[in-house]
Amino acid sequence: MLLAAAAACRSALRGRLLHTTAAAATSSSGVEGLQRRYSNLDQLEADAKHLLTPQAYGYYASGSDDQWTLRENKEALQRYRLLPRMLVDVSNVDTSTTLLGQHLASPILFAPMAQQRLCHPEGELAMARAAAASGLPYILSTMATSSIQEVSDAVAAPSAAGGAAEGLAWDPNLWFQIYVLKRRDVTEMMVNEVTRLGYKALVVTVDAPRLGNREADERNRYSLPPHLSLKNLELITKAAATTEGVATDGSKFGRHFSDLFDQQLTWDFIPWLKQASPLPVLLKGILSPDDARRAVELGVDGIILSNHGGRQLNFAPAAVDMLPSVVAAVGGRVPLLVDGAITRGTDVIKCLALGASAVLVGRPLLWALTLGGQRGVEEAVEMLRYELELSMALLGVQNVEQISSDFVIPPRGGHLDIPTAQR
Ligand SMILES: Cc1cc2nc3c(=O)[nH]c(=O)nc-3n(C[C@H](O)[C@H](O)[C@H](O)COP(=O)(O)O)c2cc1C
Ligand SMILES: CCCCC(=O)C(=O)O
Repeated sequence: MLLAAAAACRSALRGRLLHTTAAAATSSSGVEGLQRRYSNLDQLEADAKHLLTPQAYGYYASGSDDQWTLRENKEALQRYRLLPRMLVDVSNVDTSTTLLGQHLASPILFAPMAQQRLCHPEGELAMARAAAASGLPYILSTMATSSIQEVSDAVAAPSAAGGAAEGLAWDPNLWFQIYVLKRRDVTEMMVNEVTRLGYKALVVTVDAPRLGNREADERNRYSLPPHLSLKNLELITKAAATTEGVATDGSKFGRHFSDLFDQQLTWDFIPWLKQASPLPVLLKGILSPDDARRAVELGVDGIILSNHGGRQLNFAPAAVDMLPSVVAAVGGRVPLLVDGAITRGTDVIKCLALGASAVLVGRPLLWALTLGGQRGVEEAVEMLRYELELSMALLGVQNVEQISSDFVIPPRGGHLDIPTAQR
């Protein structure tokens, strides 16, 4: 009885707030801003959770197994200290940077995340517009609920409905994340499509030959609601990879995707991809210095250190802890990006000080999209950018290039003891 009442109440609340969310996505005024309701990105999750179905929240929030790595991502960042320098003129602090020849308003990218329409009717379209309005790259997932073409159209020009909030520049910069499918021809079609449509980089995710064990999804029998579909699989080939049968009986979610992915994928994919497209290629999900070295030797243009938000191999280390040894292995030959639990301006600074060129932010953007649609995401990004700017001023640096290892103190006992063969 009580449970039924609580569920009814939750569903009424969801209905009401989703209405507000839809309004936030299309109107630039009259909606109470995220920035007025929240002080930082860590506060968004609790309220977003109430607006989402338990299935959707579980899918977004969870890590694999007992979620040690998920927790470690946050804790690792907190172990580093920042050492400020004083009496520096910080009247003008510039958070902008250049990555692969592209201008970024700050060293932040939108992490690729599947199924963004689960939390907002405009899903990837709203998220990509928010990135364009913020001058940051948006990385579209292969497993998106909007197609490559739809996202490209959404950012083509700021419209009255979908444009940037006042004062924001419009600078679309789309990247595409590749899950290499068993059907290599389908992957090739996606690569051709994004190249044709002017996407600016390819991100190959290499840490997911199969999906990790997300226990919440099993418990919740998570499946994509029937009104949504994985548009890139659907559009590009009706005959090949079908999204039918995703998790109807029990969850089977992980197993279904594992069946689609090419589990035989090895390093020879990189030269294949390099000749298939002129776009820069980054590998996402690298953690070991050896793998990083090998990737560079094969000609990749960048590396994203990541444990996939603690959703793949549990007990994988936090990416930030692997930065120093990967920096040593790569020796500045390609830019290194990093992700995992980044919610604060000081988190961004720590990663940059340890040798990253930029960071990716994941879940906080989903919470912002849930709470406030496109504008909500723009505001969340601005909260993070402003924190970064303020923390740079307090650190005593005027621009991103000045952030170096001189400003970071590693945890007592130093960095992880990496196996000798890898160093
Ligand atoms: C709901 C969800 C879906 C994701 N989908 C993808 C994906 O399709 N491709 C990918 O490479 N990474 C995916 N990731 C991993 C993110 O890109 C990122 O590595 C991770 O979330 C770490 O960032 P965070 O701690 O800020 O969430 C996903 C993460 C989440 C939470
Ligand atoms: C839905 C396909 C997998 C997306 C993903 O990478 C994740 O859930 O972590």
